[in-house]
Amino acid sequence: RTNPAIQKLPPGPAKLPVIGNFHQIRGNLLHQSLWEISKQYCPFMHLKLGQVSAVVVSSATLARDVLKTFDLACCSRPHNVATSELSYDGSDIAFMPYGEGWRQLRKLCTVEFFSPRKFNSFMSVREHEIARMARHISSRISGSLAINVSELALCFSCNTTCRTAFSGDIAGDDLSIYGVLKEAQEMLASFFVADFFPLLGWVDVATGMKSRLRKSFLEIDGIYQKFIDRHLDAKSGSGSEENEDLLDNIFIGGTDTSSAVVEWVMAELIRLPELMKRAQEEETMRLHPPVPMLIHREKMNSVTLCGEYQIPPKTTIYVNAWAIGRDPDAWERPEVFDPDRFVNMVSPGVNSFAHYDFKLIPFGEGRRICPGKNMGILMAELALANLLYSFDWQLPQGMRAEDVSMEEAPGITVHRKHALCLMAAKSEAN
Ligand code: HEM
Repeated sequence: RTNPAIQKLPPGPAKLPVIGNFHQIRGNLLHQSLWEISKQYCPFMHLKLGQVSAVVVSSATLARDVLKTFDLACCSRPHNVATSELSYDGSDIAFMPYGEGWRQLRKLCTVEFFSPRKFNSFMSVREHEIARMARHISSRISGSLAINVSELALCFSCNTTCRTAFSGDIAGDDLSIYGVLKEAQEMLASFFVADFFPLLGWVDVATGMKSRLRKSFLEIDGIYQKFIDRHLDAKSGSGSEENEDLLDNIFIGGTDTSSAVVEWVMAELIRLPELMKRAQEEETMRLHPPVPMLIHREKMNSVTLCGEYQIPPKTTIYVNAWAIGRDPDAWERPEVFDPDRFVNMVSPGVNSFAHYDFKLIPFGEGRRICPGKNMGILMAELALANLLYSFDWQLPQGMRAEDVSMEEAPGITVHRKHALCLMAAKSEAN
């Protein structure tokens, strides 16, 4: 400690030598575990995870500090084993550290890929995928078969993203892509010893985690290669310089986030059928933000947060959006799924999240805010509107609302642990 004033860190649980606070992390759902610890200590706490110094933010006021007031100082990304392997050593937009390279890439994506003009030009893709989804449901209805809503939602958003991004229907005819995607998601949220104890990297080799990660990379890389080859073939065939798709590595970000929203909305609604017709995805994103801890950030410069704590550079920042959505200081009866709480607050729409003053941040905020926000919301809304308007949904025979498990599966995007299977009938309203 050279200067005690500079070293003043937020409070946190007592740390053990070497492992720090690892013994307090329970289970494999980090957002839930950190929420439990922060309830005992403080919504702004310091943890030592092996050799990593981390702060955890679990309140809207502090999230505003990190994501808005001190956004520039807090908007880099930490280096870690899984993100490096799966993103060509942090060279994609989501995992690249802040700097000129990221700024250029983000600008390019915003103008070329995520602009409303580009987005609108893919309306026919979305309509095609909605029609495909409806046909699948109708075929299950005629055979009186249950529908795996989780899989259906994933197919819809995966196909829509692939066709938008790569002008190709690879996902549609090659179902293995969903498995590859799921594994990559799981890898991104998995525990690698080397991230916290750099000298013990051999443990990840011994446990097989390193080779599992390598396999995941090779599989996903194979898919990218297929997309690229197809893209180049199409371009050379047409002789056109103009590529009308969004070819790049938006694959993981764009595919299963929207589908996670759809499956959680359907699960909440099937337990409260009287709310089925008043679906509002804001409420679902409050209780089940698809990316519950946003993407971890890293501090670049020393700043004072919460008025008194000096956080040194290189500290990892976890913003627990999941905990903020359940914070009793921010929400009345936070555990209750009550879409009506949003009815009179703001008019729904793609920018409505800004009105909740950091209490509802499923897309993050600041420089690193999700650039696919509008696309994600529209895909989820489109899928839900069609599922709820065209069909009536019920639980399979013998199953009660209280039997619907709401357990979460680990991953950077949190899906349901158990797939949601429901019975559909043609809506009487149609
Ligand atoms: C409901 C749907 C979605 C949700 C909830 C969501 C959520 C998020 C979150 C929380 C972040 C991290 C923000 C931060 O660090 O503060 C993020 C980043 C990102 N998302 Fe999304 N997302 C969704 C859909 C999409 C779609 C459809 C795409 C692309 C097609 C996409 C592409 C990205 C990219 C490229 C980043 C990294 C941005 C950067 O680091 O500069 N997302 N998203």
